[in-house]
Amino acid sequence: MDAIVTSFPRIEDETGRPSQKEAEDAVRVLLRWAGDDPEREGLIDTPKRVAKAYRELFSGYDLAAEDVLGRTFEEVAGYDDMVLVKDIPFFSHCEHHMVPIIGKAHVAYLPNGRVLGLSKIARVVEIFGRRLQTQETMTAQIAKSIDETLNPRGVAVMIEAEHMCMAMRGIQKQGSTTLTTTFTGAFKIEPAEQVRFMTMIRS
Ligand SMILES: Nc1nc2c(ncn2[C@@H]2O[C@H](COP(=O)(O)OP(=O)(O)OP(=O)(O)O)[C@@H](O)[C@H]2O)c(=O)[nH]1
Ligand SMILES: [Zn+2]
Repeated sequence: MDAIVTSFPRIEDETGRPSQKEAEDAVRVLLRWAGDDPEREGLIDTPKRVAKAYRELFSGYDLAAEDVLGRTFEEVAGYDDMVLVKDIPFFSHCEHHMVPIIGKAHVAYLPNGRVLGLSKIARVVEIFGRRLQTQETMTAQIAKSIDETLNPRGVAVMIEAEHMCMAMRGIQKQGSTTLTTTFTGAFKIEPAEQVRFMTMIRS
């Protein structure tokens, strides 16, 4: 899984970003591109709102999964069976059209002595979701980051999502769901572990 990039150079200061004004001007251009008038009353503050919303929707670029996953603990009375957090809702944006991907992630691992705080798994989904994505990349990034930081016996990730670029435009197929999976370690080499993961997701 070497080719999977899970982190970006972090922007420690604002030099790597366009200014607020540049971002707002770009939104004004897109408003004109859509056919509207950025100077009409209802749209006057829209560029400012969109710039602010982008910082929230794409806040995953400012965060590193390793920071979140760094805190693990081992006092779990020898528990070594599957830990599964399922139905983690997320919003992302496809990197092709920059429109929403809406879905759920299911993330499991087989502990190797240490466990993660459960909320950290959902935080990792947020970090990768709040970037421009393909579903395949996001699935692989979640698995890789947990695999590398926790060093468990295996990681399984499944994402189910609807892509608005397929629903609202282009082929216009509403309601289709795309499923992607990544398995590492025991989940990859033992089909029975994959079956158990699937069964627990669907139970
Ligand atoms: N594999 C993959 N494809 C995606 C994802 N999100 C969007 N796409 C697809 O990316 C493709 C981009 O195809 P292009 O032919 O370059 O772009 P397009 O002309 O806008 O394609 P249409 O959507 O078919 O109109 C489309 O087929 C999208 O459905 C994703 O997460 N994974
Ligand atoms: Zn798209």
